[in-house]
Amino acid sequence: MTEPTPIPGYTLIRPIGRGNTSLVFLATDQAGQQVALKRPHTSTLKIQEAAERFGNEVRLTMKFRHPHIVHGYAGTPFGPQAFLALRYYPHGALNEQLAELPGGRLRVPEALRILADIASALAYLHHLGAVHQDVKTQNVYVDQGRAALGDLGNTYFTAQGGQVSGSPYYMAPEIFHGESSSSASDVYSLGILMYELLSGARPHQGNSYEELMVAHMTRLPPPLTHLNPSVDRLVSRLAGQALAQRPTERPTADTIRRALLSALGETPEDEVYDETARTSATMFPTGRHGHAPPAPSRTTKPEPAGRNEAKAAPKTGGWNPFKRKK
Ligand SMILES: Nc1ncnc2c1ncn2[C@@H]1O[C@H](COP(=O)(O)OP(=O)(O)OP(=O)(O)O)[C@@H](O)[C@H]1O
Repeated sequence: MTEPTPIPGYTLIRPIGRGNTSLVFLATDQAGQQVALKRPHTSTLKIQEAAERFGNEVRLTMKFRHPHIVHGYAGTPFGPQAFLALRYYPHGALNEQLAELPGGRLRVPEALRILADIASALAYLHHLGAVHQDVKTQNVYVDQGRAALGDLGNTYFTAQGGQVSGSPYYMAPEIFHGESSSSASDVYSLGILMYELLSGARPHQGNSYEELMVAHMTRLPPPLTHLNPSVDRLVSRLAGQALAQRPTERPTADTIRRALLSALGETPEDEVYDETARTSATMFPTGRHGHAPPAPSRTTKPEPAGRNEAKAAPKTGGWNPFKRKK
């Protein structure tokens, strides 16, 4: 692993992860606080679209403020000193934690809590008019039982347009069709996550992009209560509805959040949102306007549970998250 150029104010301790876009180090900041320091690969900086995705992640992570979105301390979106300093999660991403559990399965209350936190993060993004586009265990971080959604590289504001993207195990049928993503396609991915965490397995399996596409478009998984009888009936029903073929038939993330909290024996309250991110979103548009996104490109062999699953991002050169519409 080549040593990257130092970032003033941070001391690297050791590498802790590697994704398709970046290398992540455990580091300390000037106050001695541990952070996860994300640095784009040299190759990321050389490919315009990949560099823009990293820049998008930095800008949006610094903009959004929510207890269940991975907290960004500081960042530089572009250039050789590009970085993003994030809250450090000592146990890594949820897929890494699940891999170490006997049977790969959480206890139901733990799963409900994580799902409620992620539903809360999505309700916040959707309230601001943004879509995440990449909800999956690889992008969920958990510490002391509480979860946060990370990796905002593919997130965009729907009013401004953005590039369609997703991971084939979690992607909504309409994304396979080449349609735009929406809050409803995030809810579909949340539905997959509900099945995965509450039943111990993702509902759709496949050895290729095509097999997964057929599964998402034609198969309806059995109710969650059949796979795990201890799952609350309303949660099971909403998980099924989240996987509806038609986006309009899916519940909202907030409806799911409320049901998950009720299943935990809590009284769900209305969430109050910090609107600053919406305001600054107007100042920093994140994509082209009004274009239907092109169909996602294919990946031939998705990794079964790897953390670097191929994404269905199209190879187009035109998307610049920071350019205003002409
Ligand atoms: N905040 C964090 N705390 C602890 N570990 C982290 C954190 N962020 C990332 N990591 C580790 O680094 C790995 C790579 O991070 P990530 O998947 O976000 O990279 P990426 O290159 O942006 O992803 P992608 O492959 O989607 O482009 C993760 O799988 C995880 O092990």
